[in-house]
Amino acid sequence: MSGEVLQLRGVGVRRDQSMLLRDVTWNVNENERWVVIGPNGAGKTTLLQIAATMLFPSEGEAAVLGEELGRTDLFELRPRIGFASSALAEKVPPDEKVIDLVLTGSYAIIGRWHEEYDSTDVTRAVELLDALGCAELIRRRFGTLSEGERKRVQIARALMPDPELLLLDEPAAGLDLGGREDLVGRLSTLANDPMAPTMALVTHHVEEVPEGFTHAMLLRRGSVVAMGKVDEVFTEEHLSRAFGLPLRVERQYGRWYARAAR
Ligand SMILES: Nc1ncnc2c1ncn2[C@@H]1O[C@H](COP(=O)(O)OP(=O)(O)OP(=O)(O)O)[C@@H](O)[C@H]1O
Repeated sequence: MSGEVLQLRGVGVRRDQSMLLRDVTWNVNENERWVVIGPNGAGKTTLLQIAATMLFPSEGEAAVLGEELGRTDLFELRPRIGFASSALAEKVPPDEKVIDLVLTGSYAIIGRWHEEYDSTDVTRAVELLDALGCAELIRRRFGTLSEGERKRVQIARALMPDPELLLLDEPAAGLDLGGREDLVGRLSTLANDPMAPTMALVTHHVEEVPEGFTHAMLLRRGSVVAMGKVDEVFTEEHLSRAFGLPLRVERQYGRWYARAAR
């Protein structure tokens, strides 16, 4: 695989008369931790869906883990990718047990079918839930969990197949301050773990970018505003352009903060 985890070349996505993404060229290499950031409707989820092989580009070419989309068996490729998103969470039946939801992450499927899991799988699922601070939820039903608990269980599930690529779409959305800080801290631990997979995380807020993330892409109206090392991308000029208003941006203790300039 030569270290290239994602390769998008001139990717565009067209729906009806509009372009959701236009001419996106993006290379993600092994062990990089990317954040994709931009305002509502910028195309972030659309981009992540391509990386998750859930959506094919209308223009350009995309390769995920060295496999060209459209020329590969997705059922073999998908278990190599961990993906957590609210759209995926909406597909989970409310009575699905937390342990089953994490276990079925091994096959990138929702709902137990006839697959067999051994005690090693169960141990791994428990360890992942524990690492995300929610081992006590193992016997609960997904529909009874709080938003913060759901987010953490989904990340445990996404990690279950020991993926080569971990994709997180707005993991901190809907969390209260404590929940956000807890999750951002856990994601930071993961980002700083050399054994952790290559990661791409989508968010609207620079405050939600965990310490340890190395690269960033700024999107606005389907186009890339800036892309590269996080320190070079998170400038006031780039972020103001991406969000369409003048911003003041600061960095403290490895985290970023933005507010409107007055
Ligand atoms: N099937 C579709 N047909 C037409 N437009 C669509 C379709 N799906 C998404 N869009 C539009 O594409 C744009 C990009 O959507 P996307 O969800 O990728 O943006 P986003 O940056 O993730 O937004 P948000 O931050 O609000 O979640 C939005 O304007 C959305 O309304």
